[in-house]
Amino acid sequence: MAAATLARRIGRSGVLPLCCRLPAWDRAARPPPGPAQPPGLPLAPCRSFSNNKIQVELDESSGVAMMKFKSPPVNSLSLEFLTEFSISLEKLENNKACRGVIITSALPKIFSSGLDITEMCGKSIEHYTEFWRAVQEMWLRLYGSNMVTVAAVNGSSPAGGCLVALSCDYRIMAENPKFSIGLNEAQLGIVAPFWFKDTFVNVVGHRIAERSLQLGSLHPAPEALKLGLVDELVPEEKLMEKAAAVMAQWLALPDHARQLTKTMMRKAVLDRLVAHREEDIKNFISFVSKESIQKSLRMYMEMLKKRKS
Ligand SMILES: CCC/C=C/C(=O)SCCNC(=O)CCNC(=O)[C@H](O)C(C)(C)COP(=O)([O-])OP(=O)([O-])OC[C@H]1O[C@@H](n2cnc3c(N)ncnc32)[C@H](O)[C@@H]1OP(=O)([O-])[O-]
Repeated sequence: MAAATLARRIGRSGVLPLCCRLPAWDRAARPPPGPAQPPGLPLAPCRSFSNNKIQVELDESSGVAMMKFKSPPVNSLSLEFLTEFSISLEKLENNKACRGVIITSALPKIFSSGLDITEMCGKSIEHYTEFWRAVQEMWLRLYGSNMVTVAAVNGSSPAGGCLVALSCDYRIMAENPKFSIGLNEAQLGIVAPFWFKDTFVNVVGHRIAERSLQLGSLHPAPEALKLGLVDELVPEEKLMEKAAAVMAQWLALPDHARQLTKTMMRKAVLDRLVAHREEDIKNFISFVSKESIQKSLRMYMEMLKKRKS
């Protein structure tokens, strides 16, 4: 489905960003997922839906959805990807059977390469507006989700990819030092917007965020753990098992208490973007339209291509 059509669908759905919606306090608090199903019983009901970029499987017996990014080569967050991502989150959020989602990548070595740089190069103002609104929408839905969100980071995760992980409730990363994570925007000559920064500060604290953002650092997995950017490292082959165990632990609590606590912790940051959404889009457009910024982005893309050859 074309990105513009998908974006219109979000618009038509009339669904307010989560932070403006009433929280799903009435979602039935169900008992924690039990042990694995004994052999011989019918398989747990499992619903799946997928689009061009993302595959989702919801196990209705445990209430846990598995969301896998599958947009080769690097799961870059294009307008189409972001729109599909928001729609997938909305579908899960509206499904009473879903209480938690594990987000991971179906591609080897890459969680997500962040915002698709080609969406920010040489495009019209209308395009920049639509793209940035989609970035905002994705973050508002994910950061403001009532579901338990666990990122199983199974590869590198720069910039917007790091934002996706930071927006979850818990981050588990594969313990491969070749995988790195961080908000490296400064290395591209661009600046992470205030709500990327706020999300980062809420996870690692002001000092670490300030240093890391100014230097545009990409932290190898062991360093990311030391900084608190991720919550734990596990061998790659144990990543999904660990994510499921963490999810079960979080789902053992009644939904309403956990959701109210999450809202209490995140509301101020979410409200800030909601209150300044249009201004933030204008800032993005005026920033990205600068010739110096366009030049930096083009040079960065060339560097990526040269490095490859
Ligand atoms: C205000 C704005 C805030 C901004 C936030 C952001 O997120 S800014 C984003 C900040 N993000 C970054 O700084 C991440 C930059 N990327 C990387 O560091 C590496 O690509 C990697 C580590 C993700 C994967 O390494 P690897 O050796 O496995 O793969 P590879 O390097 O060979 O790439 C394969 C192909 O993908 C292409 N492509 C890659 N990323 C992007 C992208 N974001 N977009 C578009 N295209 C991208 C790459 O050009 C190449 O294309 P080609 O030549 O085949 O036509």
